[in-house]
Amino acid sequence: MTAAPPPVDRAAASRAAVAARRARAEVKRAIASGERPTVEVLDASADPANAAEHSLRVTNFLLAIPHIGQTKMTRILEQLAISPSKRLGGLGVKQRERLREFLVRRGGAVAPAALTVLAGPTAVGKGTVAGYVRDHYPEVALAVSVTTRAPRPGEIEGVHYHFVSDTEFDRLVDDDELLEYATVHNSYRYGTPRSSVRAALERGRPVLLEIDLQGARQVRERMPEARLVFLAPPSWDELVRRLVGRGTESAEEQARRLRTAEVELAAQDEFDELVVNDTVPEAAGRLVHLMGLTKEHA
Ligand SMILES: Nc1ncnc2c1ncn2[C@@H]1O[C@H](COP(=O)(O)OP(=O)(O)OP(=O)(O)O)[C@@H](O)[C@H]1O
Ligand SMILES: Nc1nc2c(ncn2[C@@H]2O[C@H](COP(=O)(O)O)[C@@H](O)[C@H]2O)c(=O)[nH]1
Repeated sequence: MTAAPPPVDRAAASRAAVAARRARAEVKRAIASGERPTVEVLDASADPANAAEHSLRVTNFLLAIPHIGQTKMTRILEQLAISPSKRLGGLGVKQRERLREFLVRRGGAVAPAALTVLAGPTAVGKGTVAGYVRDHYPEVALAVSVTTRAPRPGEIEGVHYHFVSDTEFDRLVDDDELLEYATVHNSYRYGTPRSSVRAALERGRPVLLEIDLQGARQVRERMPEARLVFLAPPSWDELVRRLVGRGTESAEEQARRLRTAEVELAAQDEFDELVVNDTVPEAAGRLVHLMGLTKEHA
């Protein structure tokens, strides 16, 4: 004879759900007001007397932290070897310690990243923000890409790009001299020379790559320790304004790029961090902060 299932204590379940919602809201509220309460919430959750924290699902806890979406949350839990079904109160000692270390790394001084990739949709301002970093944060080594497109007025060989022929680009690919490369916007080829990235890293300089989404994915595969930062527009309308306002593409090309931008925006969950490009100095400040540099963002 099968044993009857234990009776469901609906009142207790409902109390736990309310407590979990409260704890999740508290994590969100505190982060929004500039506090860093995640470690405190985790520590409090070890004591069953703190019912809200104790019963909070680890998934909901992570999702309450800005810029952690479903994909990233799943990856974090895999890395920390924590089952998504766990509640904070039910974590083992080692799991709690691993989660604590993760929160400290993320919430306090950001751990320095040797290699950071900045990507995002067309016309969001990647080039502008990267240029601001080059001009205001000389400690950052901004990798100079190779490209098969011709220089625009004002662009300097070796500063903005290395301008190369198709034949030379083929040779770089054949000799495996590029860390990543892609044909961008269906037109020209762009790539990051391995040697310059390696040389800067060996000198201990934090390296920034400003590249497209295809390149960012290749870097993630080849150097999983790289930090991927997605630059997002404040709104879709503003993205369109920037693309049209730049005036460097035909109406047809603008429409094509906007179709690609929709796909690129949907990929932001693949990234470790998100920076909204509201103003250039602020976005650049947040970016270098995420690179673990000492200059605090505004
Ligand atoms: N924070 C900002 N506020 C207003 N305008 C901006 C901002 N950032 C960049 N822009 C403007 O938006 C336009 C697009 O910027 P930029 O060329 O840097 O974009 P991008 O992401 O590098 O584009 P693409 O991928 O197409 O090369 C430019 O005219 C630039 O001056
Ligand atoms: N995959 C790579 N993409 C790159 C690289 N360098 C630049 N880019 C991207 O190309 C477009 C167009 O740049 P533009 O200067 O011609 O306007 C832009 O999205 C850049 O991010 C690279 O080395 N690899």
